[in-house]
Amino acid sequence: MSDCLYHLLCLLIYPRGKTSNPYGTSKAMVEQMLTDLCKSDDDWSVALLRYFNPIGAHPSGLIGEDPKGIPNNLMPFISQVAVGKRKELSIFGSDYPTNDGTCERDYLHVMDLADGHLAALSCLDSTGVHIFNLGTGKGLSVLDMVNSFVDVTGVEIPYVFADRREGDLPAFWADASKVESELGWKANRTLDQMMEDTWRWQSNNPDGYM
Ligand SMILES: O=c1ccn([C@@H]2O[C@H](COP(=O)(O)OP(=O)(O)O[C@H]3O[C@H](CO)[C@@H](O)[C@H](O)[C@H]3O)[C@@H](O)[C@H]2O)c(=O)[nH]1
Repeated sequence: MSDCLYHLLCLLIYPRGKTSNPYGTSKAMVEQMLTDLCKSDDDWSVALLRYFNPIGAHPSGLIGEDPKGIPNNLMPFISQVAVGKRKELSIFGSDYPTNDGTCERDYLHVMDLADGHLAALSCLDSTGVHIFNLGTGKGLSVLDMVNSFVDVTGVEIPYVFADRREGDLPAFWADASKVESELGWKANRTLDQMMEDTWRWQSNNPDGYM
């Protein structure tokens, strides 16, 4: 399916404010509340930053992701398999209508995300609601992520294909054109950097913040 057709279908199926799960609904509710706040009081300035899939860690290896219990998200699961805390990765679904059958997401480096917040401060000089997508604008599949991690770190990631996870969409990525043209922000860090920094953090801190 072409990017353009997929984008159009998503807009039709998921117009703004329509959500498919309670987590998404909670995000939409907060956006609505802040939008209403700005309508009710002209003095407010609000930036709504829509994160896509932040991964990676601080390049020092001192600050990183340390989920409690079994990780729900892909990247911490991969890195915990790599460090020997989990036996294998289960890839949720292999028959999606994507290039390799696994879901595609827009992964960006957490340090780019942090820079996005700094860039957004400038828009708060003008009142009202300012909405920006923070992503790279490019979708990568679950297998792309596994293969990239293995290439960069040299550590094998055993995986099995499992059933689809309820609520997952086949593919989505950011339209990041507005944030670039209005704030001059662009996600610059490479996928290799995301993998290197994730692995530096995880291998230096196998048990997280102990
Ligand atoms: O053990 C796993 C975990 C995830 N996935 C797949 O990997 C992709 C990415 O999943 P995940 O890392 O959980 O991210 P999303 O579900 O796309 O997004 C959630 O996680 C993001 C990163 O924290 C948040 O930004 C989003 O708001 C939140 O919805 C999806 O296709 C999952 O099915 C697997 O195959 N196996």
